[in-house]
Amino acid sequence: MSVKLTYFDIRGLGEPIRYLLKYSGINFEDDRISFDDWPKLKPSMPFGQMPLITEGARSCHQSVVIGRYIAKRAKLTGSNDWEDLEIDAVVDTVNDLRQKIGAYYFESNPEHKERLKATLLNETIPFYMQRLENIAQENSGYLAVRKLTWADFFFAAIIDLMSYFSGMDLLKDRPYLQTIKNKVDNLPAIKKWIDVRPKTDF
Ligand SMILES: N[C@@H](CCC(=O)N[C@@H](CS)C(=O)NCC(=O)O)C(=O)O
Repeated sequence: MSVKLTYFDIRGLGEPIRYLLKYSGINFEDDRISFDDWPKLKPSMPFGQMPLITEGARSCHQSVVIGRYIAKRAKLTGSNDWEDLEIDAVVDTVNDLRQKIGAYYFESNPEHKERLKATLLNETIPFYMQRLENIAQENSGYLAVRKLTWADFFFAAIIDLMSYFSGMDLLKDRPYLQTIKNKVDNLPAIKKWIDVRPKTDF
């Protein structure tokens, strides 16, 4: 069955799904929409946003659930419901931080943005990143259940966007998280993808 991932021509929320599709060996069309074409397409999206996955005649939105769906096929989920809960909790936590960083990056009021920046850099980022680093250490170099799961893929694919939006290298002095990023990015299918994927800022 044909598979298509529709998203902007950026890594962003599409990249964790692209990583998982590549790792799974699922052939897919990497359908990239330009920002100029987006206003025309937006009304046709289920909730006016992307990414969207299309399989044959069916489509579905929401990046995290799409990632989980592909991860199940790639056997990158847990061995039981509790393990899945732990994996999902890490993914949602990384995504919470991504949203907080995004709220800062997209803030248009300069004074409010300065205030958000101070909280983000001095409190929010250290709070989340140190806890994630501890989790990676406790899980022997993985983000959950002491083995490679889609939480590691999600993290490795989205951390660049979080660093770019925050203006900080979020992996600096976080060796366990850096190791996860390296481990995922050096898997043969992912390494190959990184070599050929369109070069974008985030
Ligand atoms: N919760 C959704 C959020 C999707 C989302 O925020 N998409 C953004 C791009 S990253 C978008 O489509 N923005 C264009 C718009 O809202 O018009 C998901 O994870 O898929």
